[in-house]
Amino acid sequence: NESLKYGSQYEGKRQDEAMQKFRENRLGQFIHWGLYAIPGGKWDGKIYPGAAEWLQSWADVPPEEWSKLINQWNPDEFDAQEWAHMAKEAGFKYMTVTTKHHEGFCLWPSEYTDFDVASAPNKTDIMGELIDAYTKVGIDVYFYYSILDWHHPDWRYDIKSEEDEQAFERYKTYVDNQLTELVERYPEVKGFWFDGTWDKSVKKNGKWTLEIQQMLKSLKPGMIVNSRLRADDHGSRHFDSNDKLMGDYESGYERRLPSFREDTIVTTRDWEAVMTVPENQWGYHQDWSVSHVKSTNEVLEWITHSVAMGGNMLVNIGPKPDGTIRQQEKTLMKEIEQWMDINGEAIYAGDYLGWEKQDWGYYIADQKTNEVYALVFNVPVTQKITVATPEGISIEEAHPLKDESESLKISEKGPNEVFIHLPQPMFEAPYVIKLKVSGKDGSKGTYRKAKT
Ligand SMILES: Cc1ccc([C@@H]2N[C@@H](C)[C@@H](O)[C@H]2O)cc1
Repeated sequence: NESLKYGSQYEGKRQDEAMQKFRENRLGQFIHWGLYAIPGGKWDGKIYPGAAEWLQSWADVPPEEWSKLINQWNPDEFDAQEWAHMAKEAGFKYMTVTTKHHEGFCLWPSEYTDFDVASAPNKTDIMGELIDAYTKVGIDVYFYYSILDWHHPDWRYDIKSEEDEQAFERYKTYVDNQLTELVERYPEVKGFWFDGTWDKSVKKNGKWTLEIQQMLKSLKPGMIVNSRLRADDHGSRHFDSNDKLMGDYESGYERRLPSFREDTIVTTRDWEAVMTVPENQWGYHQDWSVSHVKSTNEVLEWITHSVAMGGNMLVNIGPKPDGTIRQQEKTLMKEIEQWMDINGEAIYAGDYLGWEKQDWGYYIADQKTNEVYALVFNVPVTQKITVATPEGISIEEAHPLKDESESLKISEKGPNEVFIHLPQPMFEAPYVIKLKVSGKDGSKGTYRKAKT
């Protein structure tokens, strides 16, 4: 290991209360909102199938033309309490919202720019309304902030001249000021989700990325910062040149998940995946027929897969320009609510169990109670699921969360293997079974972490 000045600052999982809460939240809501919601994937009468929040890039719109969209920013139907209520009912424990996406438009009245809501026809302080409404219903709020900025004149993709150097110094001051402003205006914020940090200009400023992390933690002890912010002395990102994770949790899983076969290393760290409901739309796109749109059961599997590997999941919505939520997203949240009302106990504070992965679905161990759950997604034609337990561990009982008074039949399959008999050949939604497990010494937790 070489000594790094701007590499990882600590090893292992943070054990303070703020991080423990992040880890127990498990299920969060991602909100992508900005001027891009106004065109909603369509420019000059042409629909662009790419991610709607990148329309400025796909349609090659000059920044000064794109910026005129500010004159159409008028979400007169926006109701933060309604959004917060829907999120609460759906069972989201935290929420991450775009303060400023790559377009550079700020959804709060910033002292440091006129490209913000204060300069739009509708001057509502979106960040203020949202953090108040969500905090009031008990949902933790995190801020997404894009370092990449297509609007700001001092942003640079690379530093190749003295002029670039001076411009980027001004840009770094702009960002430092905005981040300080966000924490001072909204002190309930729990952490920052940085994006837009892949360009050479940022990779050459690893020291700055550490300073941002340190500044935020000094402004608010316990602040949580994602690995995507960070570059080290040599421009290595997320993981420093000694392969040590930077930031407080790994944020590399965007629209993809770690594999149970190849990536169990993630279970040794805190991490969070983020997902879109369409194949690739974060901001509002008016035409979702351009790609596959995940069903609620698909979304539930993404959530379960993350928690079963000891991670968090942010499920994204892209609100409409008028401030309302599209019907598909409202229906999705209602169906997530119906499933979480019955099965949420398997998700919240859920963690990696470490037993042999089975094709029928996932195991989740509760970090606090050590309860073990089997979440069935692929119902076997045999109508029995196999549970293979580590040496000396056995399954005493199996109760469906849908009705815990019901006991599922358990039969011997072989050494350290049992069948759990399912009550029916197919289900409408993932079927969750709570297992009563006993260890050879009977103590709790012995079975939690099989050596893998
Ligand atoms: C290539 C690429 C760059 C940026 C993104 C942004 N990260 C997601 C979390 C969204 O904000 C998307 O616009 C996605 C893909």
